[in-house]
Amino acid sequence: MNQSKEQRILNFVLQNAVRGDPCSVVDAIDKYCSQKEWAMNVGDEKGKILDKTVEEANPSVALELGTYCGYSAVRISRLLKAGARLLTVEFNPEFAAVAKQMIEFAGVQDKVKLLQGPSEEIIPQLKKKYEVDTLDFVFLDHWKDRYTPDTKLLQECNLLRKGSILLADNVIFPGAPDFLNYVRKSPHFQCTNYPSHLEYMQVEDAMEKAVFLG
Ligand SMILES: O=C(c1ccccc1)c1ccc(O)c(O)c1[N+](=O)[O-]
Ligand SMILES: [Mg+2]
Repeated sequence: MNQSKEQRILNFVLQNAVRGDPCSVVDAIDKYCSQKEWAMNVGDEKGKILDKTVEEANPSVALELGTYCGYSAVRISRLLKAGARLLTVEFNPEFAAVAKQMIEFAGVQDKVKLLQGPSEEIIPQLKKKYEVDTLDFVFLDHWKDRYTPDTKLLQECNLLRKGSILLADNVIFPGAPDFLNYVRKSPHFQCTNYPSHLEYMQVEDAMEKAVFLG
C-alpha cells in the first residue's frame, strides 16, 4: 500500500537521524520538510520561539494539543527537567501511530505520554485519569477552530493556575482570529504576539503567548 507523507517523514528520520538524539530527529524532519515535502510541523523558526517559551515556563506538567508526527513533542520534551512530563493529544490515529514511533526513536518516550482522541474528550479526563493537578505550559497546534473552545474547557476544568503559559501556533496562517479575540479581550490573560513565518515557507505567521492571570 502507498506510504503516507507522515510515514515518509518517519522513514527519513529512521534513516538519517541518530536513535536517542532528539536534536537529530528535529533536524532530520526539518531537512526533509524543507527540501522534499512540506508538512505542518512547527518548524525551526517558530520552534525557537517554542523553545524559549518552554524554557521560560520550565514546566513540570506540559500539554500539547496537536501531536501530528511528534516534531514539537520531541522538541519540547528535550528541554524538560528531570521528572517533568509532556501529555500530547492527537485526534488522527494514523498521525498518532507515526508520532509514537518518532517519540520512541528520539528516546523521549519516558517523558511523553501520547493520547489519541478528540481534545474535547481528553481534556476533562486529565485530572482524574491522567493525574494532572494543573498545567504549567500548553502548546496549541491542533485544529484552529478548537483553540478557543479548548482554552475555555481548560479554564472550566480548573487545569490552569496563575502563571500557566499558553502558546498558540498559526494565529496568522491559517489563522485563529477568534482565539486572538478571546484571549486578548479576556481579563484572565496577558498576551504577547511573536511574528514569524509559516514553517518552511516565506508566508507570514505568528505565535501568541497567553499567560493565565488566575
Ligand atoms: O491547518 C493547517 C493546514 C491546512 C491545510 C493544509 C495543511 C495544513 C495547518 C497549517 C500549518 C500548521 O502549522 C498547522 O498546525 C496546521 N494544522 O492543521 O494544525
Ligand atoms: Mg502549526
